[in-house]
Amino acid sequence: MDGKRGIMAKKATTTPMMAQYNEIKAQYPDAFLFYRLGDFYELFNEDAVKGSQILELTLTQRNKNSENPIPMAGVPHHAAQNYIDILVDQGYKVAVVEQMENPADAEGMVKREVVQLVTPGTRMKDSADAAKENNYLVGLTMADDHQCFGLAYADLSTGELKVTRVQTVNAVLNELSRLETKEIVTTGDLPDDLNATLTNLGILKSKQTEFLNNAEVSYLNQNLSDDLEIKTTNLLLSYLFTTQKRSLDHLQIAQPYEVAQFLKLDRNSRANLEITTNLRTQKRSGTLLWLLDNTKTAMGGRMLKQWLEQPLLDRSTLEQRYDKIAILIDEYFTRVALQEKLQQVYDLERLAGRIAYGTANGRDLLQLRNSLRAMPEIIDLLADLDQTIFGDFIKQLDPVSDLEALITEAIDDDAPISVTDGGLIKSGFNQQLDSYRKVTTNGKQWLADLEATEREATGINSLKIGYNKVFGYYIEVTKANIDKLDPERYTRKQTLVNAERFITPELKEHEQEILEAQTESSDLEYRLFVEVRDTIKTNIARIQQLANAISTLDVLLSLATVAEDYHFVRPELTDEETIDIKDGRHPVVEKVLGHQSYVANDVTMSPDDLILLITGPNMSGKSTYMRQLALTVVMAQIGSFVPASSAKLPIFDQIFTRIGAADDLISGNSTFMVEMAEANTALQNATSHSLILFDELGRGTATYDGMALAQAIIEYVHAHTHAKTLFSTHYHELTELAESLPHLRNIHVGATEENGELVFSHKILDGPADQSYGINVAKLAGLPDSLISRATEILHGLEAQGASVNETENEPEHLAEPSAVYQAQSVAAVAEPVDTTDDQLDLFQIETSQQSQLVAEEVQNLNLAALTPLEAMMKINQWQNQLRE
Ligand SMILES: Nc1ncnc2c1ncn2[C@@H]1O[C@H](COP(=O)(O)OP(=O)(O)OP(=O)(O)O)[C@@H](O)[C@H]1O
Repeated sequence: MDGKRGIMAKKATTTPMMAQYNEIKAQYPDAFLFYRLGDFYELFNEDAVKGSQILELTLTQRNKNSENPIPMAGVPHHAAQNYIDILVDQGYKVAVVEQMENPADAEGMVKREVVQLVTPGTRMKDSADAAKENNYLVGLTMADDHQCFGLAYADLSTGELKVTRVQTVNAVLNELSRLETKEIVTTGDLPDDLNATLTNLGILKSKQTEFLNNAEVSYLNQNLSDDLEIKTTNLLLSYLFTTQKRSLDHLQIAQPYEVAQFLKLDRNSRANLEITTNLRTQKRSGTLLWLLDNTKTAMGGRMLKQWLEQPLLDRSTLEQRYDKIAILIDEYFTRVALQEKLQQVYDLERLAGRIAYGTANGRDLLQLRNSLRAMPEIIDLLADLDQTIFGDFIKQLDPVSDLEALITEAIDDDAPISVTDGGLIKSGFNQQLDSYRKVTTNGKQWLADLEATEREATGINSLKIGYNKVFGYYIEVTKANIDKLDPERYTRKQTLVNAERFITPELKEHEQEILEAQTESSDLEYRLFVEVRDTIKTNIARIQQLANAISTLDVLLSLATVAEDYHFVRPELTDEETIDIKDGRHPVVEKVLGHQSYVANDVTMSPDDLILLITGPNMSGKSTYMRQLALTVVMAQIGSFVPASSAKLPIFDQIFTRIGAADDLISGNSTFMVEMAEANTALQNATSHSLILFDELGRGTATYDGMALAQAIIEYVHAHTHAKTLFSTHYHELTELAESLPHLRNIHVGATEENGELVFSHKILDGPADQSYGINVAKLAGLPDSLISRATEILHGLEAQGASVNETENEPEHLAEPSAVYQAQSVAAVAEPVDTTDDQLDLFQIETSQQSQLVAEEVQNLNLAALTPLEAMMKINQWQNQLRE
């Protein structure tokens, strides 16, 4: 939206209300203004036009008959949150404008103000599916020399605040992707290419130029020493303070971190390995997080996700986590009891947020109290466990029992949602409140007595005493009985269809007393409630610390449960460059297939092994094997046990993957670009402590190009990168590399042909695969028999031709000699021109036409082994079209 394009009503016809609206709107040109008008929030002008489309509201007009009617659309105030959510979900901002005084008391225009700006990065969703997710707002600045970036992030609902320096645009994008960023705050000076990428990623950019330098900012920045980090945190906080317009006392002191403290997984690898998001569905289901998440609290769920997004490099922290998990696995009953207790614990982090924000109600405080009530028992249960392992942990667990006692004493167990209508504070907590309540209770009794006396005196059994906001208390008598009343005593106040309502002086006198006591009582209750809430607010850091300890416990219990359920083992971390995994499994595929059906496989790499070259038919399990290693590493480095019968692993610094996720037949070129870019990232950044997974690298281009690149990349890794690398391929020719590259070993996935049918063993075996079975897999996929026979025929023809070319023309071996210069060379570029008169190709009745020649060349160059059945079909289809032309 562009505020400048605002449809402004002509000055001459601008009412005072619209003038007020326009003035506020001018301050928030990029937000939808929800302007409170009685029981509605109204949208005007272009907000109304656009909002009515997005929110499916009826578009009406204000001042319909005037020269300049104003477009208008409204939503009822009680349903506003839903509408705000829809807009913010779509990346818009919403400024909520409230009436700041009671219209009845206002002189002239009711005063209105923006009370909150809701934006994608600052919204706090209460829905259940959002409970286990953080919502981060990111601040991004550039260093003066433009050489690096400052990146700070905060979750407004939990108060988490962290900051770091990042060196490259790519590293910035990785962090933004890790944080699932929806909105960033900048001063508007980001480089153009980054700006463009952010726009492409749909990340909202909010500009903040004013830097606040108040006591709160200094307090939150107290742990920072780096100027860029201070500036970035300051920018982020300035935006938060200006937009949220309320206490943010729950924000935690900014914690600096370094990206290099964690296992680096770039955004593609994170996505390819389906750690927290399923590639196909974009949901949690089918991910590693989904498998490992047996947490009982929402905050535990969020912490597990954070652990998975930032696996560690620090061995002693990992060993401490393994130690705890080992004990929790052994102590089954204590584990189950602890998990049961955790079910009673609410989201302490978000409760702390609401308390600081001033939006916590009586029920929130009761949730806090119930959570705190679980603590003594949790501590007792932990005290039963081995104290050499859990002793320190218990020391951090302050049960905050003083607040539990305060809430128990003050807050009524049946406290309502509203904080202004009474019923919040327990009797006995405050003497004054008790005396007001007595008057109210006595008053009510007096009214009941009066009703009885009146009935008796008048003889009207249906006479009743009622109350409404306009007339206060009244006596209601049906029309049929009116004659029985003494007109001197009763003053008529209201006439209904069947009844009349009266007051008496006596009734009015008591009414005042009762109503006053009631108002005083609920006012006092509100004040007492706020006092209790404020006392809790001064203890927010303690609640947050407790939340952190409980979340950690929850995650460890979850990992222990999953380790037991799925037969995981404690990994042994080693300083050697050795991988020795026995009976390793892909935990998610295993869960889906069942423990019995999954074929476990070893991964063995000595310090001498750099590259495992994996061959085997399509569908045999090459990708699964590679992913299983990566997931095992990630699990080990979050402190989890791993899916194997034993596992010895080094600590990896980075994982790079190029796994067939971006296979996209429609956009071959861009797929290949993605593939090469990912390969490049790995080659440029991997160290000898990294893990690289290349799945069928090179298959996105012409066979010879692809094979040449694959070979050159393998040679490069072997000579320069020294990272442990798993490379799967359908280029069988590459298996010959084992002869010239001493640190490369061939392995393959077993498969056999029985009665013409392909049987997968899914077992990893030494040495190269003997054949590719591509056509057998195509048969499995159900392609027509005639097509399969034809493909077999073509294959035999090509094989014969390949053999004759090699014999007669003395072509070089399939494989180029390992090159000293590790640059990809196109074998295709130096290949001999195709002899189009060759008998092998008369299947296409080659004429002189150019099309036929092109097709023939392609058939000749085609490596069937590198094609999926679908690709083969598409190729044939393409050739048919070319020949028909
Ligand atoms: N170890 C295993 N035990 C049991 N089933 C397995 C195993 N590994 C893989 N599978 C099954 O085989 C299917 C194919 O595996 P995967 O995608 O890893 O094959 P691939 O060799 O990489 O195939 P392609 O070359 O076509 O990409 C998996 O979806 C899984 O169902």
